Amino acid sequence: MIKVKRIAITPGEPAGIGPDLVLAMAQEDWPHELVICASSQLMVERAAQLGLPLDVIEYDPARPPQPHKAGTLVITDCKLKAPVIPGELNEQNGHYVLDTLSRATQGCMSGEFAAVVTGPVHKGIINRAGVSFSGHTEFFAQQSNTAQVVMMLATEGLRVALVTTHIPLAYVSKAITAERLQQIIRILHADLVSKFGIEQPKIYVCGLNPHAGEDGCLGKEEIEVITPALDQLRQEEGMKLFGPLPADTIFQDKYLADADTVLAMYHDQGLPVLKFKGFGKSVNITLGLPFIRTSVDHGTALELAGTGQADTGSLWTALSHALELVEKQT
Ligand SMILES: NC(=O)c1ccc[n+]([C@@H]2O[C@H](COP(=O)([O-])OP(=O)(O)OC[C@H]3O[C@@H](n4cnc5c(N)ncnc54)[C@H](O)[C@@H]3O)[C@@H](O)[C@H]2O)c1
Ligand SMILES: N[C@H](C(=O)O)[C@H](O)COP(=O)(O)O
Repeated sequence: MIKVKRIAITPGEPAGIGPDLVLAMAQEDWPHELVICASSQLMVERAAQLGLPLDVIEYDPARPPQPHKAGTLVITDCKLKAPVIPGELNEQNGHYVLDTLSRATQGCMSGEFAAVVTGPVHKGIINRAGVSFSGHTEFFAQQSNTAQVVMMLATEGLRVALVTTHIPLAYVSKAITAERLQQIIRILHADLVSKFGIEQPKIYVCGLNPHAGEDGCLGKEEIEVITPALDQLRQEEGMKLFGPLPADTIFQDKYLADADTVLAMYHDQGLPVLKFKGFGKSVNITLGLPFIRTSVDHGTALELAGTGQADTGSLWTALSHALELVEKQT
């Protein structure tokens, strides 16, 4: 018999597909309690719009956790700031989205929740609401006082982790310091061992420049920063690191058959490949946090909100993956 835990779920942007996907997940049984950090009113309205049955249960932390029962939704209510029209962003609800994330973080930090699974947020509308916000990854790191975390996306047969996340391309080169690279690799290595059970992880590292700099003719970051940082980790910490290899040819079977993960230098170097392989069936995992956090691989898809046409594959993958990690921990 497994011990039933509580898993927080944040549906994300209220005008997007997040609420729809959470409601779809709620239509099946799950072995742990799903606690939705969201507006009850929003979830009831969206369920009616989608024609999905829904029995809302007000979250009571004093009640022992129960496995999730199909057709129900345990909700810890977060109040909307303005009415929601599916597909129409409203900056008045920017703070509502952050309230849901803060509620989940607080519960994860206190041990009330064993993990958090996040639906998609709209970064732009939160900024328009007056809060500087670049993504969940950075938000959870900051809220939990974690100096460095790692974004990793995974799909069947491929994991891709990133050295830099949501920053303009113009800042990437400067952000790739030996110190940052080594911190990222240490977190990645440690979590591949502890969370994924890989004894001696093999990490294949992309170069930054075309052809990994072509001996310095096409950029010097590989010679001056990346190679020395990798050499030091190989020599002093015995890590199995390969590269820096040219990013345009690293994603081939010859390397991927051996790699436990590919480490890309920036968001759009690694994620297009991962999403080409597994969009809709991938999970986004934040490594290095003091709690388990998984997420979908897609955004708010505003045009699909309230239509019932959004694909549930990635939220299902994210939730299943969080449950696996939670069960491994116990
Ligand atoms: N996890 C997250 O919070 C997350 C992830 C990625 C993007 N975003 C944010 O989402 C917003 C919109 O971003 P975007 O337009 O680049 O990406 P998007 O993923 O919302 O949409 C890209 C395309 O994929 C389709 N799509 C996305 N999810 C789908 C699903 N579940 N089922 C069927 N089709 C789906 C959309 O219809 C669209 O054609 C941005 O603010 C972005 O920052 C959030
Ligand atoms: N980089 C993610 C992706 O492309 O799927 C996405 O923007 C979400 O990131 P956060 O989990 O940090 O919000």
